[in-house]
Amino acid sequence: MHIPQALTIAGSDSGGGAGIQADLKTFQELGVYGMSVITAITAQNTAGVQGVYPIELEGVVTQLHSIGDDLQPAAIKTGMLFSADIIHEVAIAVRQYQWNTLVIDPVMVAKGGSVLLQQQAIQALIRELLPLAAVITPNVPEAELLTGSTIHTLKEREQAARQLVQMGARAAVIKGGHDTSTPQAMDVLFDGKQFHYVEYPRVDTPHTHGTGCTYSAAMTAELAKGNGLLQAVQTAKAFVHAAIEDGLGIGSVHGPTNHFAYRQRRAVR
Ligand SMILES: Nc1ncnc2c1ncn2[C@@H]1O[C@H](COP(=O)(O)OP(=O)(O)O)[C@@H](O)[C@H]1O
Ligand SMILES: Cc1ncc(COP(=O)(O)O)c(N)n1
Repeated sequence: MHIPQALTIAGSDSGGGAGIQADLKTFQELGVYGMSVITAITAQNTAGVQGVYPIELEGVVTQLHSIGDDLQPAAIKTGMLFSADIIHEVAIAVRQYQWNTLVIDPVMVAKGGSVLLQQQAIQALIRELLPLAAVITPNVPEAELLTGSTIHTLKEREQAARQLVQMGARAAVIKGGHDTSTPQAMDVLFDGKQFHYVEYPRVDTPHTHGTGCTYSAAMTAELAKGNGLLQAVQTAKAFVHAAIEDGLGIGSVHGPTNHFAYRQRRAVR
């Protein structure tokens, strides 16, 4: 039996809603064997981030080699990378092991405002990792930092997606979760040739902890199965929308999404 395999390189979220935990749950739900390289431990819950503890560089490098020397992930995603040094080592491993199907979720700041990527690491992300990306999935504030442009309109989002491809990514998805001015949560995909618009109605909920991680992990899982990018983005959007809509009501503040929802809905159909 062939089981598609995927790797996440990201931070641990003790609360289980974002980071490595969200990624592995999403891989599993979509029928993909998940592996992880942990870059940092966060002490985190639905109220916020109480602490960030980066893994020492040698520990990250050894994990990368443990995977690359033995296992063959068909798709890889990055989430919280924290420092320029970690980004540098990840870029070396991606090239060494020819991890060509790379999804970059350029995680910078947690929803509560805690820093998950050091300021000086943004340039390393742009210079070293972005040119290796099959797709990069920033939200609007992240896209603004990466491109140096302000983004308000749809035209500006399209321009930012095009710019990220000019900067070396093979494709870019600019997410619309932060734009509460429209009733639709619309994401813009530029695949290097064309724009595609993937949208679902915005859900009025405070429980969106880990949406970006879950979305990019679902995309990675679908790419690991051999699906094309547009199909992977469409399935990921359906997965994250179900996860937001059927929120679990766990914790006291910004709860996690429901990683079971997509599979449970398909089972009852
Ligand atoms: N309230 C919401 N209702 C429906 N979809 C949402 C909502 N918030 C975010 N999304 C969707 O979830 C995915 C993750 O986006 P976003 O929350 O913007 O990422 P991030 O966690 O990086 O800020 C996107 O597809 C976005 O459109
Ligand atoms: C370890 C870790 N990684 C990523 C996020 C971003 O989460 P969100 O998807 O809610 O922006 C997080 N809060 N913690």
